[in-house]
Amino acid sequence: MGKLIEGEWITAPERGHDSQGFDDWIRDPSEHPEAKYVAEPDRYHLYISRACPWAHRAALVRTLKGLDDVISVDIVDPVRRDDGWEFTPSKDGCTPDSVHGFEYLRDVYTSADPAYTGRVTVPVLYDTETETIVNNESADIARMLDQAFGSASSHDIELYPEAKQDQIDSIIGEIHDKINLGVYEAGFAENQVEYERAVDTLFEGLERWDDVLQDQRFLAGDQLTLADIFLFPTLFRFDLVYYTHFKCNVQRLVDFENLWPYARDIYQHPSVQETCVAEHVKDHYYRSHEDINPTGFVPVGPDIDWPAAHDRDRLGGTTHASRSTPDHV
Ligand SMILES: N[C@@H](CCC(=O)N[C@@H](CS)C(=O)NCC(=O)O)C(=O)O
Repeated sequence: MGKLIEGEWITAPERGHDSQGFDDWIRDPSEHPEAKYVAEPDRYHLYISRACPWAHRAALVRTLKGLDDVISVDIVDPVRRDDGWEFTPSKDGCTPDSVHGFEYLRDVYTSADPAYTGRVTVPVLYDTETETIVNNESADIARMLDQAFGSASSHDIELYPEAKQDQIDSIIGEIHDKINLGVYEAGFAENQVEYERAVDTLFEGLERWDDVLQDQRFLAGDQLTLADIFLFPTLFRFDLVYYTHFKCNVQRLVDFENLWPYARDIYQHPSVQETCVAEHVKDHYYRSHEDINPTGFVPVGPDIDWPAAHDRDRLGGTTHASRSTPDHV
């Protein structure tokens, strides 16, 4: 693993989540025509990893909003070694850096800021017009893609509706600390006490939301929102890697009464499925963290029945309202 210090690449120990380097914001041109970054087609580009749960959020919002033809995307090699995220277009499901032709993601960071200091993380939202990184924080990118690109979006779906923003933010805060970060805190714990504390907190969080989902279809009520988009990437990876690799093995996702059908409900949305690449997830975790899995062997299983019927429609609500795929409304 590594990081940039004033533009120089140095190796550094692994961490689960890091501070933000770029924090600009893209605005809706009808509300802020004067803004430095306004939403428009063929201008912005996303760099993601299919393995990374934070990048998964950005990929989910992009496709759920129908922005696939508006914001282009490149996908890095799932395995991250000493040189950091790399572009290896010869690998299944990976792409070149189609904007610059760089070999490493760190080159995108230093092209945006030659003196950049910090980790080289995905997702990255890049502006091809000013040739810089707008933002590299998934929570910001997800909100921006939902809010600023309304007129460019081909799907009629709002994931962060104004009336529910406080509720959504508070759910996101809760699931971030206990669940999204919780799995990493268990996986990278430095002693037994720390590990057990992280696992307790994680399962407390999962059980709480499992209870809530007994009576309602989604975390914030009867509509899919950013809160669900922030939880789903962790659930998708749970039985694949967190249960084993990060030792979060109190219970599998498939053993939860409500969380499991809830996760399938979201997965079965056609836009969601295309963002879920189990091979990249397993390859990344089992082959990038040599301290946790020194052999680098990637487990064969598990075989997870994502297409199984979920029966969540009985609770009402909708996964989405989409103009372009009305069959799935
Ligand atoms: N600020 C970030 C953190 C994202 C993050 O930690 N991504 C990981 C992959 S899952 C990464 O790129 N790590 C590279 C590193 O830490 O060197 C976010 O967007 O939420």
